[in-house]
Amino acid sequence: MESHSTPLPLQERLPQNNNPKRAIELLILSLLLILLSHRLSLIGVHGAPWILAALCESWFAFIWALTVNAKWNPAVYRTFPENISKRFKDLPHLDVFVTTADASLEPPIITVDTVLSVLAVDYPPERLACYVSDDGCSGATYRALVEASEFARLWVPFCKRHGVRTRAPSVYFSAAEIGSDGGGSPEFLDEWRMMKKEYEELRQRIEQKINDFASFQCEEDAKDFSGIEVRNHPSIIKVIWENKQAGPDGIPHLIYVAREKSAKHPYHYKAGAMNVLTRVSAVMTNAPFMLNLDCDMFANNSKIMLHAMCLMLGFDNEVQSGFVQCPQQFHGALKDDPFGNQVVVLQQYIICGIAGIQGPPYGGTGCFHRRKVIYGVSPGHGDSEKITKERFGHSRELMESATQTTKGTTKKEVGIYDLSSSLEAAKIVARSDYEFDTSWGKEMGWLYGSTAEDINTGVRIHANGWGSVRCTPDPPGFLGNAPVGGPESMTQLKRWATGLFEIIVGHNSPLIAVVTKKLRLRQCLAYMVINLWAARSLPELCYALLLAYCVLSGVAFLPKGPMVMVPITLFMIYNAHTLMEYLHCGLSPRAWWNNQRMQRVTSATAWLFGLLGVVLKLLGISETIFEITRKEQTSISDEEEIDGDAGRFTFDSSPLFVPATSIVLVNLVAIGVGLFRGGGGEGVGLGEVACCAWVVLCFWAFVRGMFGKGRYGIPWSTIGKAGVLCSLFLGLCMLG
Ligand SMILES: O=c1ccn([C@@H]2O[C@H](COP(=O)(O)OP(=O)(O)O[C@H]3O[C@H](CO)[C@@H](O)[C@H](O)[C@H]3O)[C@@H](O)[C@H]2O)c(=O)[nH]1
Ligand SMILES: [Mn+2]
Repeated sequence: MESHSTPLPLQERLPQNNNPKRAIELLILSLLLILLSHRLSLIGVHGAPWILAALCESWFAFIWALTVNAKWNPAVYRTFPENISKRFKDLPHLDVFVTTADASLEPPIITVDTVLSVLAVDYPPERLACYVSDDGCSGATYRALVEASEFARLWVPFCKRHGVRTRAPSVYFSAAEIGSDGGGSPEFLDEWRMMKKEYEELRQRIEQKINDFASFQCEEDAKDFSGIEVRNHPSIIKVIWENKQAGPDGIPHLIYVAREKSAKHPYHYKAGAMNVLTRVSAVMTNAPFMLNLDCDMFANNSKIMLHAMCLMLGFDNEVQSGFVQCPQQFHGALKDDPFGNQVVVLQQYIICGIAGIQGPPYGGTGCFHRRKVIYGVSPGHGDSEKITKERFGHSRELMESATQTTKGTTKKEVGIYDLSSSLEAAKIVARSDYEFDTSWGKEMGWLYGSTAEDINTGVRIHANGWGSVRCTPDPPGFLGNAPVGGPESMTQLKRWATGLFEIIVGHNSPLIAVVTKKLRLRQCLAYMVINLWAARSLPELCYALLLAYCVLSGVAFLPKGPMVMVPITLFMIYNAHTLMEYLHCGLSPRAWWNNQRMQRVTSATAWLFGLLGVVLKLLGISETIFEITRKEQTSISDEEEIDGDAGRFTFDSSPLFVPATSIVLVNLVAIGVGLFRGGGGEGVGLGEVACCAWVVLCFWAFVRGMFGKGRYGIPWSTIGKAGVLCSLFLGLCMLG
C-alpha cells in the first residue's frame, strides 16, 4: 500500500520538560515521609490516635508515590493527517459503534446528533460503517435513526461542501455566528437557512415519535417493536442505510442493532453490547479498526478518524498502538467545573503521564481499537490457529471473518457489500445464548465482571503486551456530556469507583498480570492510582474523623514545636502546586477549588459506597450494577439558568449522602468545642481547630445543603441518620 520511499511522518512525539514539576512532587513526597517518621517516633507518647494518624499518612504517602510514578514522563503526540493520503492510497475500513441503552435517560435526538456527526466525518464513506446498539430496544430510537438517515443525505454533502467544523447539527446550529464555517456568501446563507429548517423539522418529528407512540405504531416497522419487553425480546437488526455507491459522495452504512435479551442469560451491560457489535460487524463489514462512542459523544473534529489512523499506521511497529484513545472532553460543561467531573487536570497530568509508560488506559468512549486486539491476539502473532468454536462460538461466518482479521486480509477490499445477505448470520451472533461456553467476555472482547468494562478491557490489552496512544488533536476529537447535579455525578463516580476496584480483586487484576503477563511494572503501579479510588475513601474518612476526635477529647493531632512547620509547609506547597496545575491548563482558581473540595466530597460519598459495593459483591450479598447516567440535551436547564444556581450541589434521599453529612456535623461540633475551650486543652491548639475548619470548608456544599430547599436541601431523613451517627461518635469521644 505504501507509495513513498522516504515515508512522510504521520506522527511525532513532542519533547516535554517537566523537571521542575518532578522536583516539587518529590519534595512533597519527602515532606510526607518526614511527617510520618516524626509520628512514628512519638507513637509511644501519643498512643492510639497517632498510630491511626500514622497509618493514614502512610497510605497518603503511598498514593502520592504512585501518583509521582504515573506523572513522571508524559507523552504527547502530534499527528499529520495531511500526510496520510499521500502515504496510503487506500485508507483502512473503520466500523463505528454507538451505544445507547435507555431512550428516556438518553433522548434519541442525542444519539441522532452523534450518528450524524460520524456519518459526516472526512473519511472515505465507502470505508466507514456506523452501528448503533440499542439496549433499550426502543422503537422511538429506531425511528429517529431512520429519520436521521434521510436527513443525512442533505447534511453530509452540506458539511463536506462547506468544510463545516462541528458536524453534530445541534451544536452547529446553536453556535452563535451564522456562517462562521462557510464564508457567508449569499448562496451559503440560503443553504444554511434551508439546512437549519430541515434540522428543526427533524427534531420535531423525533420528539413527536417519543411522545406519540400511537402514530408510530401504524408504520411498517411497528410490529417489531410493539409490545416489546426491554429485558426479554428477540434480536432486531436493521440495515437503515446501505451505501451502494463507490467514491466520495456516498453516505456510510447505518445499522441498527438491538441484541436479543432473555431472562436466562445475563446481558452484561455495555460490555455485552460491545461484544455483540463486534460480532455483528464482523459478519457484515469486518473492518480491521473499530471506534467506540457513547451515544452522547459526537465527533467534534471532522478529521478525527484521520488523526487516529496516523497513530494506528504511523509507528514502525504496530505493537505501540493496540488502541488509540481520545481523552473524554465535554461540551457545554458548567463554568469552573462545580461538580469536579470534567477531569481536565486528571487527563492532562495523570493520564498523559501514563501515556508515557505503556499507554493511556482505555476509557470507554472515543477509543479506536484494532479488531484483532479485541480478539485477544498478541502483538506480532497471527494466531489464526486459535480461531475455534470454543473461543468464538459456533458461527461459521464469524470464524471465517476472524481468520481474515488475524491474517490481515479484509473481506472485500472494494468496500461495496451486500449487507442484507449477512443479516441472518448477524442475528445469530446477536443471540443472548451465543456466548455460552465461549471466550467472549473472559479472554476476548470486552471483559465482564466490572462496571468499568473499559479499564478492565484495557488492562487485558496491555497485559497482552500491546501499547496504546493518546490522540489529542486541536480541536478535540470528540465531546460529550458531563453529568450535572449531586446525585447524578455521584452515581457516575460510584460506578467508576466500584468498577475500578472490582478489577483489582478480579481475575484480570493488574497485580496478577504484572507477574504472569506482559503488563509493565510501572504501568501496573500507574493503574493503581485510579483503580484504588474506592479504597482511598477509608483512610480519608478516618483522617477527617480522627481530627475531630482529637479536638473533642483534647489530644494533640499536629506535631508540636518547630516540627509543626512540616505539615504547614506540606499543606501550602501541595495546594500551590495543584493550583499551578489548574492555571497551566487554562483553568481558573475557582475551578481548582471546586475540584479540591469535590475530591473530598467524592471520597466520602461515591468512593466509599463504591468500596461497600465491592465488599458486598465479594461476600456474595449483592451484584454490582451499571446505572446509566442521565444525559441532558443542554447541560443547563432553563429553570436553573434563571435562578443562576446551575452549579449548586443537589441532593436526594440516597444513603450516599449520609457519611459526608456526618463528617460535617462532627467537625462543626469539634470547631464549637475547640473555640469554646479557646483552643486550650492539653495538647490541642488552634491549629487543630483550623484543620477542622478546613474539612468543613471542603464540605461547604453540605453545610449549605442543611439549610437548602427542595433538591438543594439535604432531606431530613439523611440529616437525622447523620445526627445519630454523629451522636454515637461524640459518645465515643467521651469514653476515650
Ligand atoms: O446496559 C447498558 C448500559 C450502558 N450502555 C451504554 O454505555 C455507555 C456509557 O454509559 P453512561 O451511563 O453514559 O456512563 P458514563 O459514566 O458516562 O460512561 C463512561 O464510563 C463507562 C464505564 O463505567 C464506559 O462504558 C463509558 O464508555 C464511559 O464513557 C452509554 O452509551 C450507554 O448507552 C449500554 O449500551 N448498555
Ligand atoms: Mn457518558
